[in-house]
Amino acid sequence: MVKILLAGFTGSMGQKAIKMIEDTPEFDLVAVYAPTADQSAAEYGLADSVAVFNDLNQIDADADVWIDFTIPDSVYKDTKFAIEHGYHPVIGTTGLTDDQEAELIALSKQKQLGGLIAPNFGLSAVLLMKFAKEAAQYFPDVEVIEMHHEDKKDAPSGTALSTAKMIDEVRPNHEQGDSKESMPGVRGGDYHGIRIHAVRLPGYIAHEQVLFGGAGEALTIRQDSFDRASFMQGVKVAVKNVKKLSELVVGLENLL
Ligand SMILES: NC(=O)C1=CN([C@@H]2O[C@H](COP(=O)(O)OP(=O)(O)OC[C@H]3O[C@@H](n4cnc5c(N)ncnc54)[C@H](O)[C@@H]3O)[C@@H](O)[C@H]2O)C=CC1
Ligand SMILES: O=C(O)C1=N[C@H](C(=O)O)C[C@H](O)C1
Repeated sequence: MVKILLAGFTGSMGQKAIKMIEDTPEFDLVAVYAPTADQSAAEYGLADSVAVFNDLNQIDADADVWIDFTIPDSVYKDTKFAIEHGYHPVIGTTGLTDDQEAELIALSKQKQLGGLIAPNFGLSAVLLMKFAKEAAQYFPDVEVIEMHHEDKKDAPSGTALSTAKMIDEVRPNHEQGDSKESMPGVRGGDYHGIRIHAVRLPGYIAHEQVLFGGAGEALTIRQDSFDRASFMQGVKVAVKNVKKLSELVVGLENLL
């Protein structure tokens, strides 16, 4: 049995995660956390045995794994708390800076605790990133367009940034177009010369396109997450296997 603490349980992803945990016989939800939580477990439709926390520093649950779907402003302190208290982190929340990520990895090594940060738990997105990295070796001219629901707090998405980082690892040094912007920002964000465009619209959930251009041809790789339930298979794999890791790693592909 894997005992789970879920941070961000009242949110869109938190609610899907509760269902996934309840539907998985070998998982046991022992505690939930959200700063706004002000009701009992039963009032949230949870078993009476589930401890409800609304203050990070009060958390003392007997859990093995900390699942985090909170907000970019809290993910660093949540993950640090999890590692310091011996909970294996499974982090879906986006927004960690490179420095924060490096610090958390160092802390996990020091504590010899396995954990996972996954910018995207969806198989289609994991494969998109893998294929984009492969294509970038042959098509160095590339731009990324990510499209999300209007409530998304961060831009670019963690997935788009991760895609750009993976492309940057293999893409030959390269200058790409030099249009002068007559409207600030119209060419999108710039990650080491890779342009990233973020769209926010009602009706969308999470989608990404990577566009490669070559002489007289183009390649477009696209993935669509139409339902947040699609992320849960990846979360399940992560929770089941995170203990096998010896430190905090980035990317679900490390466990597939
Ligand atoms: N890795 C992945 O596959 C996916 C990652 N995400 C990421 O997960 C995160 C959550 O997304 P949603 O559920 O859509 O957001 P949401 O806004 O629906 O839920 C956020 C949750 O965080 C809690 N929260 C608010 N302030 C907090 C604080 N200061 N400390 C701790 N918790 C706090 C809220 O009470 C709520 O429970 C986002 O960063 C999003 O980008 C979303 C989908 C898939
Ligand atoms: O906020 C979301 O919804 C999502 N966030 C993650 C990201 O920033 O990449 C994963 C997915 O795109 C959904």
